[in-house]
Amino acid sequence: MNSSHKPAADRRVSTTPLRVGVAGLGTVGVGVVEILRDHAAMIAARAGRPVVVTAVSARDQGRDRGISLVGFGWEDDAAALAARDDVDVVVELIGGSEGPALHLARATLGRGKAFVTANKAMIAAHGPELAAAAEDAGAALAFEAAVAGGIPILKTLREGLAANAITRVYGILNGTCNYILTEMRTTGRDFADVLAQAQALGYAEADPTFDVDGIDTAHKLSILAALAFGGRPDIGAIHVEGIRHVTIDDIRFAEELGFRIKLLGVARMTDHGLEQRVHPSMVPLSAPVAHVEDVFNAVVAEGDAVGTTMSQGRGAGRGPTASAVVADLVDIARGCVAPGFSVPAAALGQHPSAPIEAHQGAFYIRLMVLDQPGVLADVARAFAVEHVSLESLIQRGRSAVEAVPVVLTTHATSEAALRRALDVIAALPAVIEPPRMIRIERSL
Ligand SMILES: NC(=O)C1=CN([C@@H]2O[C@H](COP(=O)(O)OP(=O)(O)OC[C@H]3O[C@@H](n4cnc5c(N)ncnc54)[C@H](O)[C@@H]3O)[C@@H](O)[C@H]2O)C=CC1
Ligand SMILES: N[C@@H](CC=O)C(=O)O
Ligand code: NA
Repeated sequence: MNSSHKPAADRRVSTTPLRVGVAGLGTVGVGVVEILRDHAAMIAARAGRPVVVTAVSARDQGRDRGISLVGFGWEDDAAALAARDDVDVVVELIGGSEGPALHLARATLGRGKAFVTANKAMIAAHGPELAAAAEDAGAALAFEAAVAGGIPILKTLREGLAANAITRVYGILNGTCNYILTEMRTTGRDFADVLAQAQALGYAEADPTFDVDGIDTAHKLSILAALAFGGRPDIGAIHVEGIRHVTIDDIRFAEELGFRIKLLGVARMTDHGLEQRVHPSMVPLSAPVAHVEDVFNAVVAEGDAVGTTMSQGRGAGRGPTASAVVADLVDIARGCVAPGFSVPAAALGQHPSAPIEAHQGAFYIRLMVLDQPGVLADVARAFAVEHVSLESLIQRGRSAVEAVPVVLTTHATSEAALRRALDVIAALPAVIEPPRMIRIERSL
């Protein structure tokens, strides 16, 4: 009998623990310590050996975090965790693409020790370099928590979907933005108010502009695309727009038109190269992702053999994120760790990137106009010149002195043509605010 298929009675829990050093005791760090403490016996049984925290590093040793640090070694300098004899694996939960997090990653892998992180900013910027260092050292590099929090999406792509050529991967990848958009729609509360609540719940990044301006989603999309298409994460190749300009009016018009607004990250192989884009999207109410609300994330992966798969779960917050970190630790304790990016770092190529202007799709456009005679004719002419075909038009209110919204949707068209038309429309005297455009995603 193959030794990896022993009957349950033959399996033993080794007494040799996997000793963990945790750097950063904020939202996620405290969650990891709590899970390893509260589920110690269950995790030992699953991992085949105890997984125990032996040392920690944070900025302030005296701060009350609601957990006991008694029995843990303490380091003021996180990088010192890597050098400790009682640490086999370092978990980095500090954040930031450079600085102490990156220093710690290099120090840990340089010593041939395993490294686990939730830090998408760092993996997006330095993932291939760290993966190469891990391979050279024969050590594990794991970052499941970096994408879509508690959803095991990297494991799904790397292992469960290993048989498939992926054609498209997309999803709701930022819990803070999904929470904000959901709350704005369901309660009518304003953006700043809901963002403050998302911060209090531990969902937002240290700098929440990363969330609301789409950067965090772009970090995650670059990692997803790397696993799905075998390229290096390339933030510079991603077209990024956030949710700051989405108004309650847009959310209401979307509902009226049969859509819901979601911040999506989309990566797709096209004839022009790899298309990667992050922006608010009008999602048909018939699409499953339209109903992924609150802090939940969802990732849809389309494979040539399996077809469409969708994974959903909480994308941010203490428990969900710590769940993914601990899952990585269990894999390391078991000794089964695949390359972080599915393939060896040296095999990660660089795909040509498709410019956003090459995007083809339908659009929602909101104009704020003074209702003067001829304005709609001028708008229609600008679209006609660019062969942009209009699908619907809603005008609310009538006033020649106060702006009123005019909402249009188009049939599928080229983004380059649409942008040229909007440039002309923006210059019309009766159009008194920059036109707002939201892409409609029909094929979800
Ligand atoms: N909060 C969430 O829902 C999620 C967070 N992440 C990622 O997890 C990481 C940690 O995030 P959070 O726990 O939310 O952040 P946080 O801000 O709550 O915690 C970070 C902790 O690191 C400490 N720290 C700062 N500099 C340090 C240093 N030089 N040495 C040791 N500790 C230091 C801070 O004092 C703070 O307690 C980030 O990379 C974040 O992007 C990933 C997925 C979800
Ligand atoms: N700020 C992020 C945290 C998880 O990655 C989010 O809101 O999704
Ligand atoms: Na995940």
